[in-house]
This record gives sequence, structure tokens and C-alpha cells, in this order.
Amino acid sequence: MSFTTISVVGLGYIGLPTAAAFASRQKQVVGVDINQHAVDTINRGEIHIVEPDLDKVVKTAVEGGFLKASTTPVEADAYLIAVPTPFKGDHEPDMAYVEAAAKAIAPVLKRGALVILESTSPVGATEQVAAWLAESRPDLTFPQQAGEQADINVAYCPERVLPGQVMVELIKNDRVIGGMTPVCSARASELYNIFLEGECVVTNSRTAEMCKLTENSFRDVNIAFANELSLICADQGINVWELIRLANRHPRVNILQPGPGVGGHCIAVDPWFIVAQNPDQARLIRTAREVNDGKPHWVMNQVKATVADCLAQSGKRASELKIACFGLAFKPNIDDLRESPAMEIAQRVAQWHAGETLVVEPNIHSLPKALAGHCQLVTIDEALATADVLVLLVDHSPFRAIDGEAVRQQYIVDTKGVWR
Ligand SMILES: NC(=O)C1=CN([C@@H]2O[C@H](COP(=O)(O)OP(=O)(O)OC[C@H]3O[C@@H](n4cnc5c(N)ncnc54)[C@H](O)[C@@H]3O)[C@@H](O)[C@H]2O)C=CC1
Ligand SMILES: CC(=O)N[C@@H]1[C@@H](OP(=O)(O)OP(=O)(O)OC[C@H]2O[C@@H](n3ccc(=O)[nH]c3=O)[C@H](O)[C@@H]2O)O[C@H](C(=O)O)[C@@H](O)[C@@H]1O
Repeated sequence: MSFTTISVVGLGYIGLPTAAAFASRQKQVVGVDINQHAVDTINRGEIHIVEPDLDKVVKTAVEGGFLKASTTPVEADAYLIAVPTPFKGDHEPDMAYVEAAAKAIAPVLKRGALVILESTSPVGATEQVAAWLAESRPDLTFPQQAGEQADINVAYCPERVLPGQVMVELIKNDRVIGGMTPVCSARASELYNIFLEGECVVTNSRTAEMCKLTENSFRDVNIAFANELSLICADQGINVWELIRLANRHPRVNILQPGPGVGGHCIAVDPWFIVAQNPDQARLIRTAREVNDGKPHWVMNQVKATVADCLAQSGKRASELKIACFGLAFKPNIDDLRESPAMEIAQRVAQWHAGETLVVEPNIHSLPKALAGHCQLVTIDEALATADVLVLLVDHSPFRAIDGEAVRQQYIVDTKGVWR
């Protein structure tokens, strides 16, 4: 059976681009989301999230009649679940959104349908989704009971796109296909090949789940290595960025860059799913998380020490001193402030500092609630002209373009090695 109708459940940073990609290949796509604002915005041909080129693809798909959004699940040949999977409590995976999505589509499932879980999930989640579906639909058979003969096929196919490059990577990246049976994998590959230019690489669902967690843990561990080096180098009076540049001239060394910590809602979250399931074995992965999560605290201590130097040298009172934080986003050249270490540090500076705290963030128009009333959003020039202490938290391109001379007069904490 070929795929005529496709339903994407969860229309956020992953679900909406995916729905739009299928719709751009003239498939009938219904996106389902519990957020009425998202549904209304998409049905107007507009988007509620920021991602380059997504607006054009959604507009064309909606105007062409290929994409619509709804708050209610509909019958379809294939479902893709792309709802949030945060952690809860002591870093345990919170599968409540996935459970709700699975239970919402169960009543409209028809014989022959394919269900794909895309949300980043702990090992065994796909089998759990199949169990939730089977519980709701005793009239249908599922891979765990009927194997390749099942009425419904179920697979785990993780998403690996990089925010900011989603519309390119969604099409070009290779995709891991983890079917519960070989038939499930074959059906899932057929579905993605509707728009995929990369390769579908087939495995089982548990390996595919672990593969996604492994990719992000690999990056987290490598960033933790760079962050740990930055602490050691600060203590030894060594420039960590020069050190890494030199070490990376070795043909088999490729160290990542230190920073104020690791942000976003993926790399700072997903490794915990491995730790939660294998606490005794995942010692390196846990330590990497702790190293990266500890970095904002260390940066804050650097700020305090630099302010103390500035006070001693300038003779000013703390209340007369202006500190400017450069950047709030979780990484360069985006406007996403979610789980951002820069936000955390700016908040801490504003709470601690007796004088004025300025914030420079060229990618936003107003300060988020947590900072409004405590800080002032200013331009680069205003900050450079008036602040005594500069704290560089994100290496946005306009900050990189600032001439070294322009920051020579101030006291500096540079978490990205841009100015010094
Ligand atoms: N954003 C990213 O760069 C990447 C995210 N992922 C994973 O993809 C999954 C989704 O992430 P995002 O798209 O970033 O999240 P998001 O928060 O941007 O979007 C999720 C959407 O799901 C909706 N939703 C929640 N419960 C629902 C339900 N029961 N039924 C229908 N809709 C529901 C929300 O209203 C929201 O619009 C997560 O597991 C994430 O870890 C994977 C790779 C990259
Ligand atoms: C293995 C990998 O590269 N995963 C990607 C990652 O996207 P994300 O935007 O979160 O990753 P990122 O660019 O590494 O940024 C994460 C955080 O790490 C920091 N960071 C990054 C690289 C570096 O050398 N040093 C550093 O401190 C960033 O500033 C940011 O705070 O996580 C995404 C996800 O799973 O959502 C995934 O799809 C993406 O492909």
C-alpha cells in the first residue's frame, strides 16, 4: 500500500518541517497539535517557530491544499509522532507526551497503517508505544504479537537535524530506520524516501533509539572535555583556545570548543536518558553532563572576580558599575533562549550585581520575562560605550566582528575566546 495520507503529531521544530517536507512532495498531510495557536497559525500558511526557509515551504504547502493542521487526530496511512520528551524529577525521561499522542491516534488507526516514533526516547520506548496502541485497539494486531503479519507496523526513526539548518539536513542527512520487524523498517524506509536524499540505514528499534542518544552524548562528552580543559587552562595561565588550535593540528585530534555551558533542549537532556537506564555503567556520560552543567557556576565566579578587580582598580562603588552581558541564546546566530546557559548566567549576574546590568542580544526585540525589569536591552555600541565589565556569553557574528581595540578599556570575561 502506498502512502497517500500522512499525519504528523506534534508540530514544533521537528514535526512542522517534516509535515511540510511530505506536503511539498504533494502528499496529503494533516498535522495534529494540542496547541490551538500553532494550528491556527499554520492553517493561515504562517509559522509559529523560527527556522530559515520553513515559512516559504509551509505557505506553499498550505496554499496548495497539501498541508492542514488540526487539534484532532484523523485517519491516515502513516503517523509520525514528534512530541516533546523532556526529563522530569531526577533526570528521568518524561514519556507522558508520547503516551498521550499514542493514545490519541489509537482510535483512528486503520489496518495497514504505519506508526513512527521520532521523538528522542529511551531504549524500549517504541515497544512501549506499540503496547499502548495494542491496549487501546484489541481489534488490531501489532508487531509484538503478530511479527511481520501485524495489521499495524511500528518503527523508531530518530531525527538528527541541526536547528538553523533543518530544511537542508531534513532532506540530506542519512536516516536511521528502526523497525520492530523487517517489514516495519521497509515500510518506514518507503515513507521517508518520499522526500529523503540521504540514505535509509536499517536496524532494529532498540538500536535506533540508542543511536540517537549516543550521537548527542558523544557531542556532550566532547564538549565537556573542552570545558574541563578551559578550567585547567585558566588555573595554569594558558589560553585554552590557542591550546585547542594547536592540539587540533595533530592528524587524529579534533577537540570541540569550550563555552559558558551546554544549552538547548537536546544535548543537555538526551544523555540523561542513558544515565537513567544504566546508572552504574554510564559513568563518563554522567560526568560529562555534570561538567557541562557546572560551567555557568564557574563563569559566574569569573564574573565576580573580574568585578572585584574592576572595583579595586577604578575606585568606583559596586552600585556605580555597569556590567554588559553579550548574548542570551543557547548558541550563536539564533534567537532560541531555551535551556540557555547564557540566560542562566545573565540572570545570576542581574540578581547578584548591585549596579546596572545591560544585555546585548541582536536576535531578540524584547527581554524575556525572567530578565525584564532587572536588566536593560541595549545595542552593541551602547554597551561598549557605557559598561565597565563585558561578559561575552555567545559568539554571535556581530560580536565576533567587534574590533579588539573597542573592548580594550573594559574588564572582560570572554567565555568563547572571541576578544582575547
Ligand atoms: N528541536 C530539535 O532540534 C530536535 C528535536 N528532537 C526531538 O524531537 C522531539 C520534538 O522536539 P521539538 O519539535 O523540538 O519540540 P517542540 O516543543 O518544538 O514541539 C512539540 C510539539 O508537540 C506538541 N504536542 C505536545 N503534546 C502533544 C500531543 N499529545 N498531541 C499533539 N501534539 C502535542 C506541542 O504543542 C508542540 O507544538 C523531541 O523528542 C526532541 O528531543 C530531535 C532532533 C532535533
Ligand atoms: C550530535 C549533534 O550534533 N546533535 C545536534 C544537536 O543540536 P544542537 O543545536 O543542540 O547542538 P549544538 O550545536 O552542538 O549545540 C548544543 C550546545 O553545545 C554548545 N557547544 C557546541 C559545540 C561546541 O564546540 N561547544 C559548545 O559549547 C552550544 O553552544 C550549545 O549550547 O542536537 C540535535 C537534537 O537532538 O535535537 C541534533 O538533531 C543535532 O544534530
